[in-house]
Amino acid sequence: MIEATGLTKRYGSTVAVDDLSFSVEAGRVTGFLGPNGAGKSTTMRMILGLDRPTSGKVLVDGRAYRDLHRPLRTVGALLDAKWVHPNRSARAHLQWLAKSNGIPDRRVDEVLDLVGLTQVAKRRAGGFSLGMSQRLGIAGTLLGDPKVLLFDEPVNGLDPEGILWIRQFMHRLADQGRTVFVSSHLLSEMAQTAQDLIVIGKGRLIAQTSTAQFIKDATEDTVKVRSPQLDRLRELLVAQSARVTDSIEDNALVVHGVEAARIGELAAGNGLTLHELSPQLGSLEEAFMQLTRESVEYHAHE
Ligand SMILES: Nc1ncnc2c1ncn2[C@@H]1O[C@H](COP(=O)(O)OP(=O)(O)OP(=O)(O)O)[C@@H](O)[C@H]1O
Repeated sequence: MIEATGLTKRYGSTVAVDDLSFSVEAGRVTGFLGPNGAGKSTTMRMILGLDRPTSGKVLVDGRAYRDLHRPLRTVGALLDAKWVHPNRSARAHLQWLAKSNGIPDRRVDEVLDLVGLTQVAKRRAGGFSLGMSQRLGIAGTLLGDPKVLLFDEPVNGLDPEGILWIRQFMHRLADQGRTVFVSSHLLSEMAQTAQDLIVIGKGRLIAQTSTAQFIKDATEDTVKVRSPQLDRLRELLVAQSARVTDSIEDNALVVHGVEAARIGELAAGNGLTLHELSPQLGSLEEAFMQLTRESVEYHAHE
């Protein structure tokens, strides 16, 4: 578990993180979202003791990072996958990390196996593809078998297969009861990966909730209807006080504020044919844009 209380970081007159309180639960994948400059990296650095809070605190499993005796055994973090000595082999890189935390050598082979790098363990890490580098980085985070894991933009630049592998791996780590905290810009990916979200803007907390609830709260559910008798259907819906807008598709309408079942009954009751009746769920993108609109540092000129 990670717990931040009143966490604040100022750089001169810039308030990067502003009185932030949240908790990241064990056994779940929690996404960390916010527009550019929102303070995500600064928060992650404070969790890892790389930056000191101006005020407030953040605890990992009840203790500040700097009070952890062998930090890799409590928290594993991947901030930059290319952070390896290019001429070292994957195994040598992990052996060096393990040694610095008093972790036995045999664990190196275990984690190489966990991330599927056993075959290439002797190859120079500098020659690895981005996907392999991410796997090596993740192997490093697992060396101390930590209960808490932090990943900063782990799927950036990966191909679909690499993204899928990381998503499934994170779910597996959470299923083992670990705390998994992931920042990402890829919202559609986060919607599939994170069960919970912590969303910040301008250093402040915007939302801490489940992903499903976040989308539900910020977006409106609508229903798409296609029918060869669209005008008649539109009249009936408007008579029921529904708000109806045109769909970008031909012969289709978007209905706001009426459930799909009610629309189906209305059509059947009036002898109208429907070719489609599909509830449209809001997306994490829409919800994110809606809730962070006020806290984007720089808007593009429209
Ligand atoms: N070392 C520093 N010195 C001065 N200002 C800083 C420093 N680090 C971060 N900031 C500022 O603090 C704010 C938060 O930055 P941070 O990098 O934490 O945001 P972020 O959410 O990680 O952004 P991004 O998504 O772009 O990586 C920004 O306004 C940034 O310019």
